[in-house]
Order: sequence, then structure tokens, then C-alpha cells
Amino acid sequence: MLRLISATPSPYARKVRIALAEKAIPFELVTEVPWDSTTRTPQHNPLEKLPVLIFEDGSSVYESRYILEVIEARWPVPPLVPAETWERLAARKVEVIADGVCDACVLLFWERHRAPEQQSAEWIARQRRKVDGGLRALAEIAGGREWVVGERFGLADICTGTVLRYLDVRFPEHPWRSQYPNLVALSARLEARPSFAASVPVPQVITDKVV
Ligand SMILES: N[C@@H](CCC(=O)N[C@@H](CS(=O)(=O)O)C(=O)NCC(=O)O)C(=O)O
Repeated sequence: MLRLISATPSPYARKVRIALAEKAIPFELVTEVPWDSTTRTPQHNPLEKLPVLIFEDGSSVYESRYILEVIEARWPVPPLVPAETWERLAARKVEVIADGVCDACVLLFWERHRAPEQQSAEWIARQRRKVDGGLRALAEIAGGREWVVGERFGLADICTGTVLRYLDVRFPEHPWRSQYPNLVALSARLEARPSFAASVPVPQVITDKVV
């Protein structure tokens, strides 16, 4: 059985969970806290990050964008990436922006875990700018259309939907819902899909000291 090492809040892992569900690929979900000493993630990824997709033969792939590329190559139907080159590149650009917003949220999350006197206001402001700029770009790309890129559900919607719901977990005070009504409507449509409903992100308890 295919196994996916995941974490309850992870937007990167959620992209993979949604893609596998949309393609009706059965898998075992292995939920971990990658910062805890008990994690098995480093056994499958030298970069010690999840998600990690582990095949029946024990081989593993990691880095969510790469995992999604492998899934698309291995199980091409239904396609989640547009066939047309420039639409495909547009979807990949949305993934770059959405992942970048998630990366900034992760850095913000850990900076806020430091003792108050150790937190850098400049560093927090820098990450906040990346979140704001990325969301603005996603709102512009999405516009008022049904799907973020092209004429059907796909990678760009998975990436945009996962970053929006991730903000509720790591950056709940962010005012994106009042700033971008089009993203609110898109998020509601996407979260109604069974693949999204089965993978709603929730915070986790981190027991080890990380920073
Ligand atoms: N670029 C990576 C980022 C993955 C990532 O940052 N994963 C976090 C967990 S979560 O933030 O997604 O919940 C992790 O494993 N962090 C452990 C570490 O950084 O050592 C991807 O897209 O897969």
C-alpha cells in the first residue's frame, strides 16, 4: 500500500492528499509531527521534511511539487495539470506563489515561537510582506473565474485552496477574507469537494523544543 507521511496542519502534505484523492489512488496516511524526536520522516527524506510518499517497494519521493509531478506521471488520469504548455506553466506559477506564501507562514510561525525578546520585528515584517504580496498575486490571477487557471479543476486550485485554509491554522488574524471576496468564494467552492473535506488542516501539538 502506498503510504504518505503527513502532518495535520501541513498545506504541502494536503496538496498531495487532495491529488491522490482526486485520482482515487488508495494510500495509507501516516500522521507525524516532523519536529518531534519520534518522527520517522528523516528515515525517508534526508531533508527531514514531510510530505513523503513511500511506495510499496520502500522507495520514497519528497518535496510536494516533485511528489505531485511523480503522481501525475504515474497516474495521469484524471489530469490535474493542463496539457497546454502555457496553461501548465501558469499553474506551476500559482504553485510557486502559494508555496512561497506557505513558506513565509512557516518562518513566521517559528519566529513567533521564540522568546519575545528574541523575536525580530524586521524578520516578521518581511515574512508578512511575502504573505500579503503572494495573496494579492493569487487574487489577481484567480480573478472572478470558476477555476484559477484554465477551464477545469486542477493543480492551481489545489495550491490556492490549500494556502487559503492554511492561513486559518497558522495566521488566523490575516484579513484576506475581507480583502479578497473572490478568494473567499473560490475557497468555499474548493472546500466543498470531498478531497478537500477529507483533509481539512488542524493544528498539532509539538512536544519538542524546536527553536
Ligand atoms: N518545500 C517543502 C516544504 C515542506 C515542509 O516545510 N514541511 C514541514 C511540515 S509542515 O510545515 O508542512 O507542516 C516540515 O516537515 N518541517 C520539518 C523541518 O523543516 O525540519 C514541500 O513543499 O514539501
